[in-house]
Amino acid sequence: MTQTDSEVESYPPLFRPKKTLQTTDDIKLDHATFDNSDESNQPTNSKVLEFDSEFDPLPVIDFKSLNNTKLDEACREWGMFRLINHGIPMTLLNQLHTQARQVLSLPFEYKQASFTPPMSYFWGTPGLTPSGVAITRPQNLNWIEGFHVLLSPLPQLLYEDPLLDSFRSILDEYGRHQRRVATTMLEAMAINLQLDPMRTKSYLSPGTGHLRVHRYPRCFDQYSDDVPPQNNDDHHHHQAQPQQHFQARWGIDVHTDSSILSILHQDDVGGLQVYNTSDHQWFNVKPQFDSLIVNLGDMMQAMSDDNYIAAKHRVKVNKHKERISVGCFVLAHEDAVIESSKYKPFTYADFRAEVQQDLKTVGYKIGLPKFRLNNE
Ligand SMILES: O=C(O)CCC(=O)C(=O)O
Ligand SMILES: [Fe+2]
Repeated sequence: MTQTDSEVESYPPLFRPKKTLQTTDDIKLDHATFDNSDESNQPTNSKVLEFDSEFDPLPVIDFKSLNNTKLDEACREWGMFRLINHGIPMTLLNQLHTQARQVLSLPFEYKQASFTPPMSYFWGTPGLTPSGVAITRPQNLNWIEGFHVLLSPLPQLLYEDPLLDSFRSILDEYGRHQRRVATTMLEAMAINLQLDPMRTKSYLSPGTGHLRVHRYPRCFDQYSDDVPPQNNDDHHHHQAQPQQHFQARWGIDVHTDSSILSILHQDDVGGLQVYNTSDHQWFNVKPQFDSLIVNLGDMMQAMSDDNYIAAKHRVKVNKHKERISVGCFVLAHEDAVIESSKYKPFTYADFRAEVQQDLKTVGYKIGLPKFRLNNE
């Protein structure tokens, strides 16, 4: 397997194979060094159950004929489901992925220098800051890069570069579909939860919705031996691991989204895993290009008094293939006070500030438990 020069150039320097950092000559990668990562090498803290074509336990929800009971069950049991018949044209999905791949293949230096809000470039972090500014610490470097795209300014924007401008217009169109899908799903969830419709509306902040276009570069060192071992499990609900002198690499390490809900579209590579709380199991989410994956975030969990689950999920690294996914995050209004029986009243602004504080001090997001009443 060889890696092309342009592929290397488009990767953030820390993601390039170590050998190419030493010389700019045409380099043939050493198979013996890099070809030892069969699936069993993938770090897992508990057994991961594979999806196969006959048995795919992730609930499937049909957008065209929404079944509220099925939806309610999916939100309670998984906090994640597959959405089919969403009405987004396949041509748009194909264009979105083709162009995302093209733009992300531009040289790293160019991406870093040329993109500013509303379309900013990030790498190394799932990027929990509102502006998409990365908080990157080597201990929790995620094997990911991409664009953080604010939706509302897109129609007024104009890029001189035709590739970027056509990317912008596709993101704008895709974003409108996401809003349509999100609105319908949220209305159905609000009915199921018997939430006050006025209240629910006030929680929602259509203006601040954003997309994140991710590329998970190929990962040549699944374990890093250049960072100190760390105990990273008290918030992740993993089983304790024996002390190891390396750190597992993740595309995105285990987390819940801070959104109300998130909608994901992924290519055919796979790597997303979801944790099922009742089974205490990780599952591979099967990639399926014509469906969307909807997952509930922390705000929905709080709004539902913990009846709905903010799904824990993570993304594996892959040595052989890059992966593209596009997430749409429906956020709570900055200043709307979220009241529930389980948590102190808080706003999304409070929540975000707390998360940023966590990232700076402990290096990961603690999230909802910090707001829980009685610290149960
Ligand atoms: O790329 C994926 O499959 C998941 C992305 C994700 O979890 C996130 O951006 O929060
Ligand atoms: Fe996520």
